[in-house]
Amino acid sequence: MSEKKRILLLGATGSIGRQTLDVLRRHPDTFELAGISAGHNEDALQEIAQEFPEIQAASVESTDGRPWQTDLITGADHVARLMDRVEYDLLVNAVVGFAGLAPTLKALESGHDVALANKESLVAGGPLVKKTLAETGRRLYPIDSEHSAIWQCIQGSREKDVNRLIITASGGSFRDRSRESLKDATPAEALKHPNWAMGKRITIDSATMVNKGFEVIEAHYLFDVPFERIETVLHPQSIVHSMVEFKDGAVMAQLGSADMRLPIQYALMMPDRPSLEEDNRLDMTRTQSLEFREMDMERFPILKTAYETGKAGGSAGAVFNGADEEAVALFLEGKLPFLGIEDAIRYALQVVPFVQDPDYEALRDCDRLAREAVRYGVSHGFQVE
Ligand SMILES: NC(=O)C1=CN([C@@H]2O[C@H](COP(=O)(O)OP(=O)(O)OC[C@H]3O[C@@H](n4cnc5c(N)ncnc54)[C@H](OP(=O)(O)O)[C@@H]3O)[C@@H](O)[C@H]2O)C=CC1
Ligand SMILES: CC(=O)[C@@H](O)[C@H](O)COP(=O)(O)O
Ligand SMILES: [Mn+2]
Repeated sequence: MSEKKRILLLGATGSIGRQTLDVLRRHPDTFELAGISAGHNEDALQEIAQEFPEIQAASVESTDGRPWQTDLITGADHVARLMDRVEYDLLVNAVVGFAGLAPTLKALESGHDVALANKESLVAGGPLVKKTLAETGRRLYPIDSEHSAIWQCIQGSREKDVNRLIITASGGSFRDRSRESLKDATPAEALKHPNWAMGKRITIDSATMVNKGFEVIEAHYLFDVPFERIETVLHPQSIVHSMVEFKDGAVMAQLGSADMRLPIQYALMMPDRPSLEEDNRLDMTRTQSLEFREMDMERFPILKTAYETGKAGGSAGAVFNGADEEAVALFLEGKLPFLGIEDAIRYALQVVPFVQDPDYEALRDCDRLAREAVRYGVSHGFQVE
């Protein structure tokens, strides 16, 4: 067995995937990149394969037939076959969307821990993932910055002493705009996140506040805290990545610059905290102010829907996510107005039948039905008869 920790990186060509590669480059004696996958970007995948010759296999949905020096797996179920082919110690799941749920479950079921960026695994499949964790005894290491912050804040403390989780929200691209002005918001405007450079889907989700709703649900499953004790607060600077309030009133916060390499490295290496780049450190003497504002549920009503969805459990999260995933894609194609994303989610939650204790196949059906509902709603209107 190799002495290095073998990493299987799914979504290697994306924003989190590339930053994960950067972390691996810094620790060549600790990690070996065992396998990589992408959705469609074969060019970028091949570049990575050339840089990391130790890779056992790579996978992408379709190929243009070029020669590969590494085993290349293609086709609809390429990720599952890659996971069967590669020998690895830790899965880093940086796939975007519902497509990330199956690999999370498959890794846990085959006895692997997962460093999880794919928040949709817990939003769409929270109850099933939790059950799988209990059955397999495996672990999830959060990569999402807020959950990494909470995880760092609770080190050395007891679960029973935690009173509240306080998740910070930047407010996204439109935090200073009225709801009225959002009627004509364009994809180009929505894609300008004030603090973070991320993939398109999560950037739009930050602008609608769906991302914060997702993070509330994610926190519930990661830290086993009831929704009533998970709060969100607007923090425009994205310096405090989240907080934990303990029963005695002490509040622990994790601060840092907006750089995902820190939470990625922490998920892969904790409790070790080796150096990251010096020039990217937070300089508190240059930090003008740290503001915190109450979350306005009228301005961001979808956050309330996310709490209701999380409390409903069952298949509700899969519908919420599937509808959002479809609606964001339609918005980016110019086929749905920005505020239509909220309408689409609410509509799908009303029309897709609820399943109390879904297995993976039931969740996949709900995801499909939610997408179909959104497409139907776009052409026929989002009114429920
Ligand atoms: N970016 C960030 O800073 C943060 C991201 N996250 C979460 O991390 C995850 C990844 O986000 P991000 O890196 O921004 O997303 P990107 O869109 O930048 O990257 C997504 C990756 O997933 C691959 N992919 C897309 N669809 C599929 C599919 N159906 N099957 C297999 N692979 C697929 C893409 O391949 P290809 O390149 O070929 O399209 C790409 O490698 C998301 O769940 C997001 O919410 C969480 C916190 C912060
Ligand atoms: C980097 C990260 O974790 C994102 O989820 C980020 O938190 C998005 O920021 P907001 O959703 O707060 O705008
Ligand atoms: Mn986040």
